[in-house]
Amino acid sequence: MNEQQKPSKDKEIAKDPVPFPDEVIHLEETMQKLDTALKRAEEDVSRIDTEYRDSKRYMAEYRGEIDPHEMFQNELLLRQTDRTGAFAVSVRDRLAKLKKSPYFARIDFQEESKEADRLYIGRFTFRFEEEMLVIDWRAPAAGMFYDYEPGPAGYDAPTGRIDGKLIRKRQFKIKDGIMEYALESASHIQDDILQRELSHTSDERMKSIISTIQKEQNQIIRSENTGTMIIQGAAGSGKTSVALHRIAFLLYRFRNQLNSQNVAIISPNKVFGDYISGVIPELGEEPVYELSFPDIAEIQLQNTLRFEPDKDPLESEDRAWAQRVLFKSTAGFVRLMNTFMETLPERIFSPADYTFGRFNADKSWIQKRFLAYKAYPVKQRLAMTAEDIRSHFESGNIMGDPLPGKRQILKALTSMLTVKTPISLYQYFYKSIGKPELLCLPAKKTLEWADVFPFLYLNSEFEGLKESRSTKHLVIDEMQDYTPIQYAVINKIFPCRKTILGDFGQLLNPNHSHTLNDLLDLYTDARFTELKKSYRSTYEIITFAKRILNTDSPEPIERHGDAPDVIYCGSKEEELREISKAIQDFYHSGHTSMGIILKTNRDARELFDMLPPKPEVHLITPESSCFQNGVSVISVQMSKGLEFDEVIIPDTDQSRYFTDYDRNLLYIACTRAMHRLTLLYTKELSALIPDKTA
Ligand SMILES: Nc1ncnc2c1ncn2[C@@H]1O[C@H](COP(=O)(O)OP(=O)(O)OP(=O)(O)O)[C@@H](O)[C@H]1O
Repeated sequence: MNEQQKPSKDKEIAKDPVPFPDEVIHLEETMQKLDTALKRAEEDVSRIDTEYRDSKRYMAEYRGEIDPHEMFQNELLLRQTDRTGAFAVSVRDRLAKLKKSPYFARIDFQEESKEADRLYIGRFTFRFEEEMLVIDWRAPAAGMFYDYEPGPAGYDAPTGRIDGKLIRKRQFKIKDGIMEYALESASHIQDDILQRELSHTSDERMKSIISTIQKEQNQIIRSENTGTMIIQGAAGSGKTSVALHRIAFLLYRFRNQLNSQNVAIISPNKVFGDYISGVIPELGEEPVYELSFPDIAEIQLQNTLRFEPDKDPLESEDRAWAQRVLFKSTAGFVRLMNTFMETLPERIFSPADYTFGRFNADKSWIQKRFLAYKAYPVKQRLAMTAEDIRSHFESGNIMGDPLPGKRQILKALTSMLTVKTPISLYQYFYKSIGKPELLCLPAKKTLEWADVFPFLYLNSEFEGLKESRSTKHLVIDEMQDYTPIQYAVINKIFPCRKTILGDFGQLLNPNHSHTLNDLLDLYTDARFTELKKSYRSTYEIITFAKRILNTDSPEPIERHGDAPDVIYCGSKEEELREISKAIQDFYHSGHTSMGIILKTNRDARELFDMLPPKPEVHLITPESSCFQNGVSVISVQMSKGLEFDEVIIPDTDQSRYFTDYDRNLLYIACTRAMHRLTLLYTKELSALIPDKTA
């Protein structure tokens, strides 16, 4: 970063980085206490470890001689020691992390008619010999740091609302136990610190933002009583960060009801999953379960059917396929399926009398029983009806005659179904709506990706779906990528609270036509919020990207950098030379990541194959599983959610980018850049790209 880009406050900070001698002393004292606490914690860990090993050795040596009761007691004890050990390790690890940076803020809060409290806020609580030295950023009182400037303030404590006055607000940057700077907060200071944080180079993993969470973000993170939340946020507005911090907050706030195993995140691909995987552990919580829509499909289909991976709509010329996908992507399609499913059980079950020896259940009685179980899927209703028939026969069996088994009855009832299998039912659905051509099975027992969730939805009424009982909170990122029918299935599998986030400005599938309103219609009770300020990119990059999308949003942050470069290359060879030169320059730039973003996965592979092989240059494909620093050659689709210090977008010609969807693609690609953006073209620049001079 050149000097011009640095926030002006930097120079001021450099002159007198820590103008408060009392804070230097306080930090020294805290560090000493942390040292002592860490030493004690290490001793605890090694003592428990020794106890555990000794007990294990004793049990192994005397296995034959110890009586079973004592053995059982020993095993219980061992398990208990194991748990205590794990706890001691987590305490030690937290203290070790705190030693690097014990806190990032101090607030002095005076409750009405009481003395002012001095609260230091950090990543975790640190209590030393009954003295509270650092409070967790998620503690109720810590919320005031994000929500208020000095003046009247308050917070909701477990005991009720506490009001008072915020007398002082200081912010610190402590690295490896050393205070780099300290600032007394006036309203503009927070922005300066935020700018310093945002000016940094990128990292392989997304990082926590606890020291600079903004007020509007904090309100989302800390909202406790909302059921489902939907967050529409502009590119770089911190949606993903906010969602992850919200999970950490909920795990802290509802510690007794919610643990990390109760939270799941649906992310678009494994690279993104890897990129965000560090945030929650960095905040001191166990990692949460990450899965994708294909993972969910596999769990639900359980090898009974296969499915083809989704095709890249930008690479396929298959119009009929595109029509099928489009049809199944609308909210109207869910309504169509709902109407079909309302009458489905009666339509496909045509009962006949069931007779076994002198026992008989007549068809109207069977029908009545079947209808009584309305809340259940057809197959389960049949099983329950079979049980009823069996009980009905048993009650009239005073002579003790042999009776049919439940399975035998169920077999007979199943033969009364006019449609026997889920796949034939799915075919029947398309026939019944008069559009059999909209179902295409690419191979035996194989679905197209666009059919997987409609099939599951229908099957929820026939065989039922496997509901996730352990998930109590589900996060869905990149909400705009999923169709209403996918949400309809998710609601059945995960009937829990949700945080759903994304940006409908980043819709990139030309065969999808659903809107934000369709999503809101599916969650009428949800709280909806918008994040409009963009934090990732410089003012110049965001202003440029907004002109591509023709929109007022996002609002850029006042962090300045170079204007984006739009470079004409006379030929493909020259473009390649330009890219190779940019890669060379990147190595000396001090930046850590560069994204070369192409329109499709195929384009990304082709360019990668043309570049001279270098260990620091990676190709990211839909099959990749991790994100690394260095140079990534990547498609727009795979770059979603990621960020790079520098971005190069080759091939920005009119022949490549000309539709409204291309507009979104360019917008997504541009907004991946934090500090520098370059667009290359070889013939005629895409008309979607603003004239640099305008
Ligand atoms: N309050 C903040 N303090 C510091 N950095 C922030 C803050 N909010 C967001 N950021 C940074 O801005 C960048 C974008 O954040 P994030 O990826 O969460 O945004 P997003 O809205 O999910 O983006 P997109 O939809 O474009 O992928 C990240 O580097 C994040 O650390």
